[in-house]
Amino acid sequence: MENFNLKNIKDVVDPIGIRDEELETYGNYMAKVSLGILERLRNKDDGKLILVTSINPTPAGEGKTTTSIGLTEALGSMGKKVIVAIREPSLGPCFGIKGGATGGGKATVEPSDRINLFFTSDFPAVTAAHNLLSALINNHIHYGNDLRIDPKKILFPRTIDMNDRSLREVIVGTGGHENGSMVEDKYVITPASEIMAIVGLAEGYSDLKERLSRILVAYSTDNRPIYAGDLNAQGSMAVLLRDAIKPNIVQTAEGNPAFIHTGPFGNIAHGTSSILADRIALKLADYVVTEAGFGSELGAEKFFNLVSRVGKLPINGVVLVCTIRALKHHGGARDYNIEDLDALKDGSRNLLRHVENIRRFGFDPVVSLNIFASDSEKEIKLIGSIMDSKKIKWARSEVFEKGGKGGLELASKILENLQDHPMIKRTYEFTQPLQEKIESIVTQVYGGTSVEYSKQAKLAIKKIKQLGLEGLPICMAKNQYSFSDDASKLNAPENFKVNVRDIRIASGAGFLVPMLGEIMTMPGLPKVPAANGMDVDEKGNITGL
Ligand SMILES: Nc1ncnc2c1ncn2[C@@H]1O[C@H](COP(=O)(O)OP(=O)(O)O)[C@@H](O)[C@H]1O
Ligand SMILES: O=COP(=O)(O)O
Ligand SMILES: [Mg+2]
Repeated sequence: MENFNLKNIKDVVDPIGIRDEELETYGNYMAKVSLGILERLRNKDDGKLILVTSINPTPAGEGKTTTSIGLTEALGSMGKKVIVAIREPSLGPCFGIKGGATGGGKATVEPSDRINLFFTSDFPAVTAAHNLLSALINNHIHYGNDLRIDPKKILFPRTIDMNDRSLREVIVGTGGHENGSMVEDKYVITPASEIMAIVGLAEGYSDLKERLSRILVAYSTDNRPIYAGDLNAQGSMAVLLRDAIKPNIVQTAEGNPAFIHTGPFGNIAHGTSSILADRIALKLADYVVTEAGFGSELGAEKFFNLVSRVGKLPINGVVLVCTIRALKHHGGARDYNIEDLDALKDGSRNLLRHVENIRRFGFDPVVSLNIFASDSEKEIKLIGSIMDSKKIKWARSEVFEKGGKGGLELASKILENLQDHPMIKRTYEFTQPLQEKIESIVTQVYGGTSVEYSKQAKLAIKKIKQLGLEGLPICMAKNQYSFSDDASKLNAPENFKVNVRDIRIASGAGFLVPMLGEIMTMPGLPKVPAANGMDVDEKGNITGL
């Protein structure tokens, strides 16, 4: 449906200097930016990067995307040249618990219905490239298996962009030899696909193919590692990803430019938009607002230790989104709509732990108190006095209700607080021993006391060392509700151990994935999925998305 409140995308990108020949439009309101722009702008100075993170969220989410967009609107209204860079929504949460990922209220990116559904087909492309590799693995086994792949040691799962618990563990190849080998298999949700991470971290087409060829897909019957390159799969996969690697550009509700590209979750993957989107945005704007998924111990930890180092991205300021409802949740409140000063005070320990974390990385965060209609003035006053007493910089944010106007205080405070040349204190060096890197994150970022490794995890460590991959960075897979690996341990848990169940090797993406506790890579739908409330009318208008 044409949305007549929006500018034509060419009128959005013209002021930031994207040329017609660098823009591939998808209708009037969406476009992809060709990678050649980076070559043209290579000598331009970077703008400043503002990272948006949050406290541990409730299942509904606490407003990082909404705040990232609202802060962009506020900076834009102050005459700043600003771009927001966020991730593409996954159909899983869209039709599951959270709903779409295009912000909310008056702080949205548009056209939100198209962005939340198939957008410019990046998710379908990643899903297809991923499943093409699965098909090529099984086809190789079916026709002679020259590489002697052991069907029982295929590591590479299948993927689909949907929450479906019945696909977590499956049997494929039933029905006789003609249907391939009958083996146990599994599906991960597309945001957890290694291909998604590769597209998000790739620097261009040759790097994309190099990473794709490095994907560890299986072991042979004599235990040799088999990579996607051994199947010569990288070229055909790159064909499917030819357009998906180009960042998408749309607009915010108030007409500011918005890059939306790739969609790795923050709990089971690296959790931020693509390096290419951030790099292009940094060449085009004075300020780039980008979001890291879930709480600071997940998305922000990975941005500080993995993404910004691998992607050579600057970080100049940090916004920590906090809501009264989430803090009351951490303080044991059952109903967020009822004023509960005791629960709020107790739950504020979660906020203080996140502030400590950001300070340990070398930044003094500006807390954005994302105001909900259910918040009472007494609660706002209480949490404000707690932050004042701890000398925490904070601002009320009402961007959901008012758009950019509701974020002016936040924008001013983050501008005052930017660092030109910050001394970023990383949690570990890539060259440290693997277990030391994991233990550094657990003790310094999560507040845990120690790490236990299952038998499977110890075997994985041995394999990683044999393959010479110990020097890769760490991408923790952990629940988003708790600092610990136990989702029920809310607030600021202490004296807890973390259990590493397994360590997945993402040699294509270039990181190692310790699986902590019960985290799963294929979520399930809730009892009452958001899907139940969706519809489309006779004119094609969507409701409930
Ligand atoms: N201040 C607010 N009042 C009401 N709803 C809000 C507010 N801020 C965010 N939301 C809603 O909460 C949900 C999660 O917001 P989102 O920005 O996606 O959070 P996150 O990125 O941290 O997961 C969305 O449905 C959004 O519309
Ligand atoms: O990966 C999670 O992202 P959000 O925290 O924005 O839901
Ligand atoms: Mg978000």
